[in-house]
Amino acid sequence: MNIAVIGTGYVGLVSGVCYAQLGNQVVCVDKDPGKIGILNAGGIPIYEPGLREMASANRSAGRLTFTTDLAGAVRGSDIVILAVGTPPLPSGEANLAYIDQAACEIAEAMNGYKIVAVKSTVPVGTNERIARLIRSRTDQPFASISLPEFLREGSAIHDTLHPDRIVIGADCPSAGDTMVQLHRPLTERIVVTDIRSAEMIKYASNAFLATKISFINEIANICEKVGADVTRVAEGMGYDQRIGPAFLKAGIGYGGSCFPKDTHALIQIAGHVDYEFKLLRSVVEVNRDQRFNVIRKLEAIFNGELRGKTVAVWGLAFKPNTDDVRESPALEIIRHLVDHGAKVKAYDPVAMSNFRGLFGHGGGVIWCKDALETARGADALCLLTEWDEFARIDLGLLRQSLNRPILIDGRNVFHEESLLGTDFIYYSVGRPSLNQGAKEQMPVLQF
Ligand SMILES: NC(=O)c1ccc[n+]([C@@H]2O[C@H](COP(=O)([O-])OP(=O)(O)OC[C@H]3O[C@@H](n4cnc5c(N)ncnc54)[C@H](O)[C@@H]3O)[C@@H](O)[C@H]2O)c1
Ligand SMILES: O=c1ccn([C@@H]2O[C@H](COP(=O)(O)OP(=O)(O)O[C@H]3O[C@H](CO)[C@@H](O)[C@H](O)[C@H]3O)[C@@H](O)[C@H]2O)c(=O)[nH]1
Repeated sequence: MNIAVIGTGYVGLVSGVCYAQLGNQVVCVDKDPGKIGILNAGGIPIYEPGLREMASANRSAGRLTFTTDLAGAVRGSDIVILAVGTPPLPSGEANLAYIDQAACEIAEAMNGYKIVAVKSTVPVGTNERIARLIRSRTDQPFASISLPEFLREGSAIHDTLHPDRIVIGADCPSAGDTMVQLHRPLTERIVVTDIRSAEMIKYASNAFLATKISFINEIANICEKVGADVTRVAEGMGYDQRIGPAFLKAGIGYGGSCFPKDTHALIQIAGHVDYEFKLLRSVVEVNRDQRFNVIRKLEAIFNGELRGKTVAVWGLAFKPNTDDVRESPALEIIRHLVDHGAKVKAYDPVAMSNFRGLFGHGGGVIWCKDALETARGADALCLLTEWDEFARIDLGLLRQSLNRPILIDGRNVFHEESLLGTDFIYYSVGRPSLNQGAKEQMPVLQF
């Protein structure tokens, strides 16, 4: 099939490359000439393992091209897939300006029947709105499809080529059938439904996953106080098939371009129909607070005084294997430390420049080149993203680098056993401390 993908962010680029990998003829469009320039020069503007190689193979095979010419791409395609951003407005609602603009441009370029499929995450009713917009600008026939995307950053290619399910929202059965054919090579599990339900499936899925994370984080917070181990609790819960083991990793809370945005948007969607989504409000509130446990632990260690302390931070991306720092908990943690007079040394294997761009002022932060350099001379080390590189660190060298052996592991990367026999004072999330120093700082309830 001939496919135009509009928007080459994470979703557009990964799905464009994967549709080409399936043998389709794909043109990826972006209005940003810088991005298209990088792509046409064989580069990839995001960090995603395996994407460069797969893009390059498909370009060489003549199945994949990149352009800023939206009109030309639309004219040469049967299926147009919208994958532009829907970032949050200050109110929490999704900003649909990019969607609207792209829809108008598509309408003006149309030269015959097209399937217009929306992969961007959009509030219920948006596909109908897009259809009205297109209809108001062209007499050309088209069918609307809601095609929500469920890929995760860092494992985006695997998620796209081996999806748990494909969801297709269609009002027109023949367009629905075409989309089923397109995705059949990926999975048998294809849910074909009406457009509004498809739009809702996306928000409900993200909200549910976010709920699992906030739930386990609250359990972890209680575990810390009663001396239980949240990793064993999650394991014990996860074997129950009704619960499942996924998304029960306690930590510093979820970040990224999706969960924070989509939970807020769903609260707004409910609000518009006079429904207060109380559970989801609490999920968001728990998540906003969870990151501050790192600060609370530091404050307990330093008797409330962060001023003048040197704090090393490992990990700035919102999760490993991505350079995405949108809504990364590290942003607020580092801002708090700097604002309270701490000197911060920060490092991430791939997200440094994105983080610096978003963080803005560099005052109070020393940007380091590797993990050990970051730890050198620090009074405490906070691990905020679970990159493999940190898990594999030589603990002897780390100890030598630190001024004080205080390790706050926000992602439960280390095992207490590997630290026994060292003088590390180790704090993790929701796991009992075995070392005396940490036990004294964070006493658990005695029964
Ligand atoms: N990032 C993810 O992991 C993920 C996963 C599933 C769903 N989603 C959803 O997919 C959508 C896209 O997310 P993203 O992270 O890829 O977005 P992004 O903001 O990283 O990229 C969007 C791209 O669209 C381009 N664009 C905007 N208007 C355009 C136009 N009129 N013509 C051509 N290009 C245009 C922008 O220049 C940008 O490169 C969002 O709705 C998001 O919620 C994202
Ligand atoms: O047990 C867990 C799992 C995840 N996280 C955190 O949750 C956030 C999101 O992680 P993940 O879901 O792996 O990454 P995303 O790339 O944001 O993917 C989510 O958001 C996408 C955009 O909507 C969806 O397509 C995906 O299905 C959905 O998993 C990250 O900060 C993780 O650190 C935890 O704290 N504990």
